[in-house]
Amino acid sequence: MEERRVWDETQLRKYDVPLVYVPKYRYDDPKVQELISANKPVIITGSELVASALNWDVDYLKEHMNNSNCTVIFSKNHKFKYFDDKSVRPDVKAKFVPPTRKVGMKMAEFAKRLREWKKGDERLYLQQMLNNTVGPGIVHDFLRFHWDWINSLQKNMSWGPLTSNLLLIAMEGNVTPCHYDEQQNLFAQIRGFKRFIMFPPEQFECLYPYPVYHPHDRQSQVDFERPDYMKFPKFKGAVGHEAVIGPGDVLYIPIYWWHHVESLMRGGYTVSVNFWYKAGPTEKIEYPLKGYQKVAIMRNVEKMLLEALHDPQELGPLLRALVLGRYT
Ligand SMILES: O=C(O)C(=O)[C@H]1CC[C@@H](C(=O)O)C1
Ligand SMILES: [Zn+2]
Repeated sequence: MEERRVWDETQLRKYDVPLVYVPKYRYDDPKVQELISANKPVIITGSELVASALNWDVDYLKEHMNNSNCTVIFSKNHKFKYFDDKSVRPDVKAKFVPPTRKVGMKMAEFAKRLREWKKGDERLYLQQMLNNTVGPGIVHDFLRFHWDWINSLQKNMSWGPLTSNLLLIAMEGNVTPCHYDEQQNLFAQIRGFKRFIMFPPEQFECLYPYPVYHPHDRQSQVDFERPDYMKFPKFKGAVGHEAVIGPGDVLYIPIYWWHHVESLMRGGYTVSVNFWYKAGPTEKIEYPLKGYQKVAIMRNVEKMLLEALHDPQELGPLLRALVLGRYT
């Protein structure tokens, strides 16, 4: 049956990227397991995975997890580009200008700042792992997640252990720029609508990730709002897979798949919880290798060469000498 549209295209940001739609199936449709085992994205409806949390708004969370110290990211614009400058070399860190800043605060303070936010203020994005500091009400809701469904999925897909659940509370219009993660991800939407633009690992060449030693490792260098086609010409060839999810929907984000994420403009703040799983063991190696396996190999080659060469500036010339006129 035709579903009632509660959002419209004007709430989506416009990018110069052709899009195809991510398919949507009910959780008990065999197509869901078929697509997930093929590492393809799918919107899963009716799973009731986080039905016990559909009442998680900031007032309820303020009530039931106000002892938790939450990580809140502040940005001068709508983009919240992830960075990790803990493990980078001192010379790289010295040159790096963090695009956002992180502050620890209680849910009550976050709720207050959200309520009192006005145009021109820094935007906020709460991103906090659910841990044992949450109150009994949250634990009660968490225990009533539809664990037997997601545990059977984890088992059938031979995924590794659940590593964490990230609670995400974003202001309307917030954007997490395009990046990939090295874990399987079931992304559950609780409040508001989120739009994902995803790309398979095979499109690595179109998305130009930062070097692995950079604080923005795993993030695309391409600014989707103003793509530099001189520097990143292959971005013209990128084709995105679009998914818009709302309360009760779960999106499967396959390991190594790129994803750009945005909370719809004029849609109010959004609440989501993700489920990150370690990858399962690779059964039989089949050739030719899959895209994500080649990405993993390239990461290892970069790390090994950086270890051997010491100076990142030497990596390009060495790889050019290795490849040009010999493998091309
Ligand atoms: O679940 C993931 O893989 C993520 O990237 C989360 C971190 C930023 C989040 C967002 O929804 O904007 C999604
Ligand atoms: Zn991610």
